[in-house]
Amino acid sequence: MKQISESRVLFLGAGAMSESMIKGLLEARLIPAAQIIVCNRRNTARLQDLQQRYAVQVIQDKRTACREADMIVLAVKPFDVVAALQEIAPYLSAQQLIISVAAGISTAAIEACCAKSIPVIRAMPNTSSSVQASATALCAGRQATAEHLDLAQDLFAAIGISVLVEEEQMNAVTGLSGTGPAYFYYVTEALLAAGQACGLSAETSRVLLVQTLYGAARMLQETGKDPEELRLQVTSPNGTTMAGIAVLDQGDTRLLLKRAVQAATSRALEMGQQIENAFAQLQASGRSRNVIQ
Ligand SMILES: NC(=O)C1=CN([C@@H]2O[C@H](COP(=O)(O)OP(=O)(O)OC[C@H]3O[C@@H](n4cnc5c(N)ncnc54)[C@H](O)[C@@H]3O)[C@@H](O)[C@H]2O)C=CC1
Ligand SMILES: O=C(O)[C@@H]1CCC=N1
Repeated sequence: MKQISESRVLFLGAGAMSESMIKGLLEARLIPAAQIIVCNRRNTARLQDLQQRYAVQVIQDKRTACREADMIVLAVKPFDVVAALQEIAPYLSAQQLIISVAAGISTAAIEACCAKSIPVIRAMPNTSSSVQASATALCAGRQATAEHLDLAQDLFAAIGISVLVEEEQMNAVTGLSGTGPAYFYYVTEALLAAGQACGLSAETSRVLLVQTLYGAARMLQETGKDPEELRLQVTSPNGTTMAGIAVLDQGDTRLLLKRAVQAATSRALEMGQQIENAFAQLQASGRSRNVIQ
């Protein structure tokens, strides 16, 4: 396969995740805009908007788009994966690489939908790709080689950090770091309201909170210390932090967060199973020739 900087990358699906990745890749200058192709289901206004803002190529004809691509980033909603893959399957070849970011969908399911032997990498980035700060986990399908994994890692390294995991762990990654930005935004929304309830303006609360979040992340990253140790450094005996954390403990916030990640992980598993069942029914009705193993 070509080096990543020479590859032509097709984004199938022009939604939030594709835009986050495209913006991050262009800002990282990993791939020139002319080598990025974007395809959508039917929203041409959205494609024009992406073309104007990022100077990427937009090609609505799937046959042409696929033939042009070395790598295909599958970024449609999980429930659109089967239809999207069946549409492009005739134009795919084993020389291409599919990188799927779809939550819950196994590499085996993608391979089966493609109806041919094709390398597949399953990835779970997050929307912080947009500012080159994604936390991405990757695993390889049966046809993907070490070279394919290296290519995918090169791609995701440009827009954040990436780690390799076993495929069995991908749903948990989805519940933790794929969904993760939303947990921090949720907490930030609540703290913003809290700052205002305590008499600060919305603007002052936002400036202070964003920097506090950024600073805490940098402390975790740069000191390598346990979060507990860093929390204890903030906590003076009988001081303000103790008073605040006591309220969080009374509400069993840790248990709620654990349940949130478990619910998101279970939902990823459930979506994957629903899609595999739907595909199996299609196959049984003779509308598909493949079997999910
Ligand atoms: N939004 C997020 O934070 C993350 C999303 N993901 C995954 O990324 C995928 C996309 O998610 P979003 O971008 O949030 O969804 P979205 O709904 O914003 O975008 C999906 C796009 O796919 C297009 N589409 C649907 N069927 C198509 C087809 N047959 N051919 C071409 N395009 C088609 C839709 O028109 C839409 O523009 C999902 O599978 C999701 O699980 C993964 C990590 C994080
Ligand atoms: O909410 C979702 O299903 C997607 C997958 C990970 C983050 N957002």
